[in-house]
Formats: sequence, structure tokens, C-alpha cells
Amino acid sequence: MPMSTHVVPPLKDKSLFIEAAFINGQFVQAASGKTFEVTDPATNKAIASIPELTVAETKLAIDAAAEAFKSFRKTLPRERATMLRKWYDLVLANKEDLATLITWENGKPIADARMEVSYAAEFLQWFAEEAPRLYGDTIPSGVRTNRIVTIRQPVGVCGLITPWNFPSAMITRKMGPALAAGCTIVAKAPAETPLSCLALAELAIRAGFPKGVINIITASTNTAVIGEEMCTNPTIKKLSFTGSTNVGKLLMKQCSSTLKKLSFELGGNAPFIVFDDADVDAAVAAAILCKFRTSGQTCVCANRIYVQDGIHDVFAARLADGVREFKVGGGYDQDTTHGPLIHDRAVGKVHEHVNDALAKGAEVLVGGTHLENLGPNFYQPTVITGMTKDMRIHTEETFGPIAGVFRFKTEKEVVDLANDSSVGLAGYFFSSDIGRIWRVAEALEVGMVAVNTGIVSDVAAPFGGVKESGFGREGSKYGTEEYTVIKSITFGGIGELQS
Ligand SMILES: NC(=O)c1ccc[n+]([C@@H]2O[C@H](COP(=O)([O-])OP(=O)(O)OC[C@H]3O[C@@H](n4cnc5c(N)ncnc54)[C@H](O)[C@@H]3O)[C@@H](O)[C@H]2O)c1
Ligand SMILES: O=CCCC(=O)O
Repeated sequence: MPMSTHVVPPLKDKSLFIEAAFINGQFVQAASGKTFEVTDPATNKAIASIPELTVAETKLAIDAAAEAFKSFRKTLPRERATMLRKWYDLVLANKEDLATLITWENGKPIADARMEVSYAAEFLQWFAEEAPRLYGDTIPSGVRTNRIVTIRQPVGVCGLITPWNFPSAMITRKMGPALAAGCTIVAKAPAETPLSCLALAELAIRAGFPKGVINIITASTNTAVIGEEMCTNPTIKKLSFTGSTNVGKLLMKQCSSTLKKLSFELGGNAPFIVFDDADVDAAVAAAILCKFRTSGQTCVCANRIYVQDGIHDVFAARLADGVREFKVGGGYDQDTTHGPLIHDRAVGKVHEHVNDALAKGAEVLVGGTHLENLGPNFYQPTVITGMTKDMRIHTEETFGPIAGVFRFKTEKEVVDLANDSSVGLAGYFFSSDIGRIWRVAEALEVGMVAVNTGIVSDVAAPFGGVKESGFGREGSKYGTEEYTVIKSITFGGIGELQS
């Protein structure tokens, strides 16, 4: 494979820097010779040239996955567990290189990138443990002479599409359960961050996954036509997508022609509620983690921070103090706490949200500026007060480092505000009243509630949303269900004991 002329950061294992797609066990270039550039968000400089594959090459990958499925589906769960476990070990053994690649292509600080690699690896470990536990049921029959059992079988070839914000973890969260179930995979790597996905594929080969079981399609301008192929090709039996709600809706429409099994992990607009009876310091610390993780570019980041009247001013002042401590900079600087946004469109959206709030009467306590002196994609982490529900931050996911603080008076008022959204992924609140904790947790229209903590992400917990945040659950004991189908087997003619 041709090596790039770009300056590769000092990887211990340089073979993990891969500028190729991965089809049927081979790293390949596009037949057309076309490539697209991956850029470093901190500088906008090109860092890699990746093949721009076509629909025809996507079909080859789908066919390879279908061929591989014939034998992979028959592997013992324990054999798949062993491969997943080996892959987990290899990911951890190469943690520093994988983190270096994440920081390079995504921009997040190296400490966060290391945490992402650990998080990504945990999905492989977890599903290595789940593979041998794909249990069925025995079911009492309504017919005296019948007996019913169920078995869970792999759904088949799976199409996986993931975003750039967690270049490693979003892909292992899907590949882990798919492989545990005995499925084979065609994954479309995000155009902004394909390097992590390709390095993981190289480690998967070393872990022993047979050729054709994992295939990685790379493309930028051809993304939409390749997506359409993945949705309409009848050989793909399941599509799992993580990304925006609008793209999710398009893919769902396209998948209807072949009625695929679907999982959609889509956009959020998380409410973060702080009641008067909360521990304010704990709530401020959690809001900082939850809102500004990956510079606000996670689907579960707090988007609307509601603070009750009695503690509003002290909370907002302490939140702003915390944000003033941030050190924004390049991801490889050891003292950087927050890196750049992914690209200029992200910066543009963030700035529009701030300006919209200011024009409607909000006030900036800290931030509100594009830090062009650091690079094209840096935006100062921002705290705004005086937020109201007519502002864009109330209705749209900002996906950036802006903490908009709303004031509220009653429990009912804030639950109504929190639920006034077309999406429902995560919701957070802080309170010390056990009755209120139950009432509010039950009333929030979201897939994941966090009480007195700012982090919901845990491989053991089911991850997913309601409303237009999608459906299906990743991680947890439910994760493999998305990649299996239940078959019932009815045994007849059993009769009475023979004498
Ligand atoms: N619910 C979750 O678990 C979760 C996790 C991470 C991100 N997200 C959401 O993802 C969004 C941010 O990511 P984004 O802006 O890159 O989202 P996006 O929907 O634009 O892109 C997501 C992925 O889909 C691909 N894609 C785009 N158009 C496509 C098409 N027509 N056919 C096939 N693939 C296509 C992109 O290349 C990318 O890899 C946010 O809304 C965020 O909330 C959700
Ligand atoms: O951005 C979405 C996923 C983030 C996470 O799993 O914590």
C-alpha cells in the first residue's frame, strides 16, 4: 500500500497508519485511483489520502461479507469470543498509537483520546463475554402435545455507518455485538476520521477474524450513493446507523425497500436540570463534564441547562468560573483541556447559536468568540445566561461548547420544558429528594436518565433514545439482540408417557 507523504505522528507501529479501504481481507485502493483528503481539525492541513470508493466497490464488499457469513455464522460462540477478546487485548496494547490517530483526525485532547480507546476496547471485551450467552427460551405451549423453544440466530450481513465524534468507540460499539452474534460486516468509515477505523481493522486481522468478515468502505463525495446501496442492497439484512436525525430519516426511507432490521442512534438535545435541593458544587462539576466533553460534540452532551430560581445565580457564576479554567489548544499539548471543533461548519453553527441567543436578550458570562488565533476551528467554551425557549439552543442540538443556562421555578414547569423536544436521548438532573428523583426520572421523555451524575456512558448500560433520537440499544445485555433474530421451533406429537 502506498505510504503518505504527510508527516505521520510518531506511531510506535507505523503499519497502523493506513491509507486504503479494506475488502475481503485486503487493504485496497479505489479502482478509479481517486482519493479524498483527511485533515487535522487543529490546522486544517491534509494528513492522509484515502480511497474514494464507488457503489461497484461497495457491492464487492457486500458480496465478500455474504460469502464469509456462510462459514462465520457456524463458528462456535466461544471461538468468536476468543477473537473478540484477542482484538480487545491488541487495542489496549496499541492504545497510545490509536489515541494518537484519534487526536490527529478528530482533534480531541490526547487524554480524551486515550479514554476513548479504553471505552472502545471495553465494547470488544463486553461482547466477547456476551457471545457465549446468546440464550433462547423454552415456552409452555398452548397445545398439549407440543413443546416450543426459541433460538437466536445471526441476522446476516450488517451495514454499519458511524460518525466522526468517537472515531473508535462508535465503531466497536456496533462491531462487537455484530461479531459476537456471528454476523459479518460492511462498515462505512466516517470521511472525517477513517484512520482509526482502518487501524482497528488491521488489529482485527491480527486477532484472527477470517477474510470477508469485516470490510471497511471509505468515501467522501460518494457517501450518499454508497449509503443508498447499503440501504437498498437485499444482501444486507441489517443497518445500524449513528449520526444525525435527518440522515437517519433518509436511511430509514431507503431501507424500507428491503425491510431491513434497523438500529438508529440519532441526535440529542439533552436537558440538564439542577433543582434547589441539589449539591451545587457537584452539579457544576457534572455540568462541566457533561456539556464540554469532546468540546460539546457528543450526542449526550447537555444542550439545555435548567437551573431553579433559588440557586440559579450561584450555579451560573461557578459554572463560568470553571470554564475560565479551561486551556483550549492543540490536542497533543499535554495541558490542553479542550481541542478544536471538527470543521468550519461546526464553528459556524456554534457561532450562529450564540448570536441568536444574544439577539434575543441572553448574556455571555464567558466566551462567545471564535479563537482564530489558535486555528480555524477553535471556539472559546462559552456560558450564556438569560436563555429562553424561543432561542435556537432550546430546539436544536448545538453540538459545540456552548452552555446555555435557563432559569425555572417549578418541577412541573421544567419537566414540560425538558420534554418540549422532538428528540429524547439523554436527560440529567440533580436533586437530593428521593420522591422528586423518582417522579422526574419517570417523567423525562428520554432513553437514558442520569441522576446526580453527568456521565451516562457505560458499556454495561443500554445506550439509545426515544422519539426522533431513534431506536435500538447499544452496549449492555441488550446489544446483541440488535444483531440476532429469534426463531421459534415447535416440536409436535409429544403425547403422554408410554406405559
Ligand atoms: N445517538 C448516538 O448514539 C449518537 C452518537 C454520536 C453522534 N450522534 C449524532 O450524530 C450527529 C453528528 O454527526 P454528523 O454531523 O457527522 O452526522 P451525519 O448524520 O451527518 O453523519 C453521520 C455519518 O453518516 C454518514 N452519512 C451522511 N450522509 C449519509 C448518507 N446520505 N448516506 C449514508 N451515510 C451518510 C457520514 O459520512 C457519517 O459517517 C449529531 O446529531 C449527534 O447527536 C448520535
Ligand atoms: O456521541 C455519542 C456517544 C458518546 C458516548 O457513548 O458517550
